[in-house]
Amino acid sequence: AASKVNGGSRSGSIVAPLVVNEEFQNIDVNPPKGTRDFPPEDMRLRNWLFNHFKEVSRLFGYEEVDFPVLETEALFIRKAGEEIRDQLYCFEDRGNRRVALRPELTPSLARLVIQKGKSVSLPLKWFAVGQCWRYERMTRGRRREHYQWNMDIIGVPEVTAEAELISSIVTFFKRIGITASDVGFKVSSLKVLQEFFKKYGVPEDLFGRVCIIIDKIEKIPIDEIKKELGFTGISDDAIEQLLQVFSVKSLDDLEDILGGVGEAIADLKQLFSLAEKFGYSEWIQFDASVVRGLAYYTGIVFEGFDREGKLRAICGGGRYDRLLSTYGGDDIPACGFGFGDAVIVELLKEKDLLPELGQEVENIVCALDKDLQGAATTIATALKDKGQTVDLVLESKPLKWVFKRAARVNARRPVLVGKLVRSVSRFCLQVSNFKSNLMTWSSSI
Ligand SMILES: Nc1ccc(Br)nc1
Repeated sequence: AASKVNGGSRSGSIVAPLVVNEEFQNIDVNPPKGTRDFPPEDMRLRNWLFNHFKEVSRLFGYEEVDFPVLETEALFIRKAGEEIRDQLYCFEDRGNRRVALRPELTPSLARLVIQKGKSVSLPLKWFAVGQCWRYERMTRGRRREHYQWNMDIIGVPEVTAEAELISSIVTFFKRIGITASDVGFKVSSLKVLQEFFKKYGVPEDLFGRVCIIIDKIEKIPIDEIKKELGFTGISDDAIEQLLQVFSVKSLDDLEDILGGVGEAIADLKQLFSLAEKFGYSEWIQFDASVVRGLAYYTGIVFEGFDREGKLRAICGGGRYDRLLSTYGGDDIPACGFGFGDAVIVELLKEKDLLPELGQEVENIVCALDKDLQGAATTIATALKDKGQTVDLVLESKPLKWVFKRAARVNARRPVLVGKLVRSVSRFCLQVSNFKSNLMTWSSSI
């Protein structure tokens, strides 16, 4: 059956037999665990959200890009022990290739920039909205897919790039009614860690691992953090100092601990100054504990959070100046962010800001007699040719049915195609029951 179904095994490899639903049986009509369907009412909210993502991106002059959901596994394998790797949705395809459903978009974007090489001129300002995956044991009942909005700037080493990215997210929040009293951004820089490593002689190659551990600082007990840091070989004294660095709450305290203004503090001071110019100072605060849990960040990092502390991070991003060179590309500076489609919806629900998005159609066209279906079709086509939306009733239905459907599809105007000879009084009585005060009555043609 297998060879018949998939045309026999090519190139001699053993092809796993496809599961063929030979006889009809009750299949599970729910989507696979951790995934979602988008029926019309959910698709309207998703389109509303994604349209805001895309309109803000275009407002800032960014170009849309996209990549395959399926990538080679190697694109996401980094040695730093990130959660994103532990949850990689990876498998071996029929060509024995190791592939993965992308857990994020940044590596694909980096791959495309390298592929484009000198054929593109820097800086690049790209955005994408794409589905990302993780494989988590469903015991935690969490989702395995979400859609992420990404904006990235490739080729700008200055902090002006990060400042613009945060501005674009603030613009998005304002468009959907979220204010600085609902949401803020915790901002820090991983150059703090670099300067600390230099000061305490910690080997550079521990950078990614230490970031991943520090990212858990608010999620697991501090003793566990110390233990995991101890496993990296960092001395106890350095660990104590390190935890002090990640607990400071102001740039001045940081300056004291690091013994002066290095690159990290200079970058952060510039970002806060630019925030004034962009007009979003009230949205951001320094928080040394932000490391974002991805090993490729190298500079400023930021994370959007809900001030009531009820939800997980809303979005996050930062500078990743080394990522392209780790893939064999040139050492091109880059920064970007990812913004998921789930937490923001929870926040909108919390703030009672979900939009009312009913179905809308301008016309419902119906033939009152079977032999007028052709006339109704001609009228419907004429309306569509003029750019009007039309729900054409495709079979002969009683008027009562038509008005019920008109109400359900929220039609603004019923267009009823009938013969003039029909008694007007009965007709008007039925029409007057319809809520809309707008209607056109087309005589038969
Ligand atoms: N990276 C990632 C992918 C999918 C989901 Br749901 N969450 C995070």
